[in-house]
Amino acid sequence: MVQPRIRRRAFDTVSPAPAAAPVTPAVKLTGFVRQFGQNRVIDGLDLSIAPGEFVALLGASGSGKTTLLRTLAGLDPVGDQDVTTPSTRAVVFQDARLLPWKKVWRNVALGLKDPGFRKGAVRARAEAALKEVGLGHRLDAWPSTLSGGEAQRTALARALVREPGLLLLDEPFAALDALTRLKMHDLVLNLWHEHRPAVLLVTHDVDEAIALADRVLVLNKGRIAAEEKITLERPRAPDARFQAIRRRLLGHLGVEAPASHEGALIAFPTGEAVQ
Ligand SMILES: Nc1ncnc2c1ncn2[C@@H]1O[C@H](COP(=O)(O)OP(=O)(O)OP(=O)(O)O)[C@@H](O)[C@H]1O
Repeated sequence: MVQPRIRRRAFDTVSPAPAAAPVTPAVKLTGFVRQFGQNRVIDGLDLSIAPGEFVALLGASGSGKTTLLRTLAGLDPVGDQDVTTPSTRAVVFQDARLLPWKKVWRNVALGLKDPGFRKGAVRARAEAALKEVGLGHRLDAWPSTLSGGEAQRTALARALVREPGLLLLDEPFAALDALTRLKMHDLVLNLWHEHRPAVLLVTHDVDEAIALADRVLVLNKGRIAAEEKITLERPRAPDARFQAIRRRLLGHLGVEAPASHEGALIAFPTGEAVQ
């Protein structure tokens, strides 16, 4: 019997290491355009966000941050352009947007997609989400009795109860006082660790972006003009490495660092010093 001849190509003799499986992005836009009349706000933007990645978006006022966020939330038409996002998305805006005539738990229940749940099950899920944001004791409160921070916590619970693959945060802490904002940062990071959605946080606050995100993007003229990967371990102290990233991002935004930061002599742990 004639044995079949096995022909080997030269490169078959050395097996290549198996390539790591490519991660399918949670969010993908390629050459995305959004135009209002003659105003081309988003102009050929490329964006990819990995599942579970926390991305912050900075940009001057009017640079198109909210327009981009609304696109990813599915709130704006995209025509025949390809916009890849997870099927379940949730948005938290600067104002909590609670319905004043519904109790807190019912506001949270609005986030649930499936209206077919029995009332008891809906309340139980709303309660679990409210407990996660530290409001397990305010289920039956009216929104008008909540503080600003509590209202935003409720809005976060309403978003989380959906178990979103993508959480979109449009300056959610901007209206809060500094101390409440810091507490909200901790809360958001804890919730992100627990649920691991991809996050896109729109903010004007460079420090907030560096404190929270895996990657900070700068939007300018309708495109991603710069990006910084933040590999600092969390929780992030405003140390020399933080300040260096801050200076670079402010530079990308065309802003000079304020004197209080710029003037300080910052020592690296190695003893190296930067002005
Ligand atoms: N529905 C709309 N119709 C017409 N123009 C719009 C509409 N929405 C946004 N724009 C315009 O698009 C541009 C970008 O607006 P957008 O709100 O996305 O900016 P932004 O970066 O979020 O600004 P800010 O930081 O001030 O919130 C602005 O010039 C705005 O006037």
